[in-house]
Amino acid sequence: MPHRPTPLVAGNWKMNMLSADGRALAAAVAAGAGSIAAELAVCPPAPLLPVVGDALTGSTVALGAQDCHAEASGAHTGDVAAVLLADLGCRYAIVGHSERRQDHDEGDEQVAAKAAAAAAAGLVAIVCVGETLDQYKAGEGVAVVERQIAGSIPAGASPDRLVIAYEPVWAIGSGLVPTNDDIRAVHGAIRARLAERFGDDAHGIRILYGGSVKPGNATEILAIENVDGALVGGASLKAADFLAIGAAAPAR
Ligand SMILES: O=C[C@H](O)COP(=O)(O)O
Repeated sequence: MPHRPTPLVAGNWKMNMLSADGRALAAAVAAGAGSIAAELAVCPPAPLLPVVGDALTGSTVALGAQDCHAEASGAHTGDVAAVLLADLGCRYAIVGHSERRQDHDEGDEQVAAKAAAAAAAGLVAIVCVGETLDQYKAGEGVAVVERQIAGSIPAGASPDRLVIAYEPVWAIGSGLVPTNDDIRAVHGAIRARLAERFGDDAHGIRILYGGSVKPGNATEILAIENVDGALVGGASLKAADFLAIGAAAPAR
């Protein structure tokens, strides 16, 4: 039986929260994290990283960013370098979220470059993949995800600087969730592709599920084979819901 990694439950706050709310939410998550076996992380909007990092001080909850630039520095107005995220105390950077792929036209090559920049800065990249509803209906989900995995993981990637998040685009914020069999099939395919690339080390790479994870469905989803945690959007904006999802992750 391969060693299973400690589950990671990461909250992606997306473009929500002002500073006072963010501080309060982070403090509430920090206060409740002690009894939870899974690793927890919160990913606020970039300007809130210092405030949230401050509220997390002394807790086990990790800080993460929602994106980073592929370059370490330079003339990139409005973008944020991975080295700055590390400097602000981040452990994680989400890259290739479907909202970035859609809103900013990011492709696999750019996502891979961002993941490489994150790793070079000492961060762990949470690389997001997932099919659209049309692709799902056409039965192309696994193939799409396999293509994204092949293109979005940088050459020479280190498995300990990598987390994968499978988020079907149609399940994000919709209340719709794939069947357990669907999730098992996609996560299994991701693990197999990772094993081709990383050998036995692939078993240590956490593969998160994301898309309408709530306290009510978390136990079932987090028990599926090759699901090593969750990337949570809407439900991460309420401390009690986020902590309940964290508590639903099996202890390993
Ligand atoms: O990054 C998080 C995902 O997009 C999931 O969002 P959601 O939990 O609101 O469906």
